[in-house]
Amino acid sequence: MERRLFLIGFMGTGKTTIGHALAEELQFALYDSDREIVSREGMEISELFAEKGEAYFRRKECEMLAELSHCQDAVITTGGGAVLSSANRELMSKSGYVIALTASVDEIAIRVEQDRNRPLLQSQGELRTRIREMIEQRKGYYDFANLTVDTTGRSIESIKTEIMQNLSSSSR
Ligand SMILES: Nc1ncnc2c1ncn2[C@@H]1O[C@H](COP(=O)(O)OP(=O)(O)OP(=O)(O)O)[C@@H](O)[C@H]1O
Ligand SMILES: O=C(O)C1=C[C@@H](O)[C@@H](O)[C@H](O)C1
Ligand SMILES: [Mg+2]
Repeated sequence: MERRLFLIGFMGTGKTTIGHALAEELQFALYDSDREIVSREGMEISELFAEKGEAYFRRKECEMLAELSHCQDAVITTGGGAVLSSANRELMSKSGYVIALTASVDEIAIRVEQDRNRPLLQSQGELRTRIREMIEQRKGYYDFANLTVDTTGRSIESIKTEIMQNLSSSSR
């Protein structure tokens, strides 16, 4: 079985949550790209965006993924926008098994509503409209995954089980 898993997907699809469950089940290390950047830069993502700009954050995200793609026996959860870079997409494809998580607009809105640390969802305007627009802009970017799992209305246990079944039947 593949020894390095990448979780990709739009904000709030559950990458961090499911990554944690998978790492526990597989006894793999867990690395969250967003969290690693925050710890290295000593600033929250929203502060990084506000003070250094999105382009700076994207550069750090590329560097972080390049570093994390050397980790063995690891679940690597990525930021929602990591897939916008073709270099990041190629890196993930060649160095691991890529799992995309999806969820409906309504479910994403409910999940992210409480959390004010997602700068790209903080613009003025209705949250669901903003999410819908961003998902539309990012159409196709998550399609390179080896496996895509819809998480809408599903328990963490059931999502984890589906992924584990696919991993064990995968020849990679
Ligand atoms: N299957 C699920 N059912 C219900 N709630 C969930 C599910 N998965 C995640 N959540 C909740 O949704 C919120 C967002 O989840 P999480 O932080 O794992 O998403 P993410 O994909 O890592 O988001 P981001 O890209 O912003 O880092 C959390 O509060 C989490 O507890
Ligand atoms: O979808 C995005 O572009 C982002 C998702 C988050 O995980 C963070 O990486 C950041 O807020 C940007
Ligand atoms: Mg996350």
